[in-house]
Amino acid sequence: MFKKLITTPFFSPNKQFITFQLESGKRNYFSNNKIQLHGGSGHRQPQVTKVAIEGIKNIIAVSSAKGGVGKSTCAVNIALGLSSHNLSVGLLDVDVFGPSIPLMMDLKNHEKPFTNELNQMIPLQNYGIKCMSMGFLVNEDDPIIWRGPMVGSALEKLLRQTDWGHLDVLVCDLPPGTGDAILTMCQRVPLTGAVIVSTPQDVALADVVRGVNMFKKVEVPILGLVENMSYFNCPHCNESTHIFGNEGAKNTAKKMGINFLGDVPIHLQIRETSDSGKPITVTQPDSPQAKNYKDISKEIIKQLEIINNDENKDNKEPNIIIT
Ligand SMILES: Nc1ncnc2c1ncn2[C@@H]1O[C@H](COP(=O)(O)OP(=O)(O)OP(=O)(O)O)[C@@H](O)[C@H]1O
Repeated sequence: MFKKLITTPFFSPNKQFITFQLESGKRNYFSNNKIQLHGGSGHRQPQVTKVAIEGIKNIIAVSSAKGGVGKSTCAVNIALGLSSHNLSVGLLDVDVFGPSIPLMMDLKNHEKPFTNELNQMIPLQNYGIKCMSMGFLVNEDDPIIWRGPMVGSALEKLLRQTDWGHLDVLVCDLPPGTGDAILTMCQRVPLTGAVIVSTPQDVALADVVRGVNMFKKVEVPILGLVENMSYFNCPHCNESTHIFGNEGAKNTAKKMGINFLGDVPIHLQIRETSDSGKPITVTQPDSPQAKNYKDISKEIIKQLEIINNDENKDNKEPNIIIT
């Protein structure tokens, strides 16, 4: 492994070009190398660093601009859905202020992660998924009171000082909104793509537009949109009711030119299994709800294949301009 320092004025077109290469086209080439981008002398802009993580093939962000739409539930069940398609999967809880993964993956009362001889944390594992979360490191009732830069460095540690081993996909459960943690992930981590989760009502969909535009701005490919709590199937008469509106996310995806990955109904057992750390995709794998998540995971795999094939095509000759 070698370390390469590329220095270029922050606002130069080449800087944008290199950033674009890192974000959209050259991950395979860089996967064994460390690349750092720094602002050139005489410019006051902060450095931008985007370093690949050895052993991890794809990193996807599961995001929602609005809180409480079921993003963590989707992240957990998508991770398990990907794993059910024979991929090796990790799950990183990026919500350092309100971690959900310890509860949802039934790792809440587990002892803290051990470290290996390289001082890397060994991720906790359940249902075949390697997990890391700030919730594993702090006591549940201790408040986490940090300023913005501390969030960034905590995240870097969770991500890079963890012994992930070989992973086909690392699923990152982002906090809601477009704050510090998300910016850190987009600017410093070579994300393969983002999955956006929304409910179908107008107030959530307005936030989807903001979220999609943010990922476009930081040039993170959008794998697609998941509509959560799409409808309720009455267990007595079997009638479907679109509690939050009908096909709102599907239409928004179409309007914004992004893929629609699938929908998930609002269902008592999704809530109960999720909140008790027994995710439906693993505890009731043959249920229709588990099928929803597995189908969404299959769509995500398709999108990852498209992105990775595009990258490999462009990747025959590494194309870096250094000024
Ligand atoms: N399809 C669903 N059917 C029923 N309940 C659901 C569904 N999806 C999520 N829930 C429940 O809704 C609640 C919120 O879900 P979750 O914590 O995943 O949302 P979030 O968007 O990650 O929230 P946050 O704003 O904390 O990031 C949880 O109790 C979860 O079990």
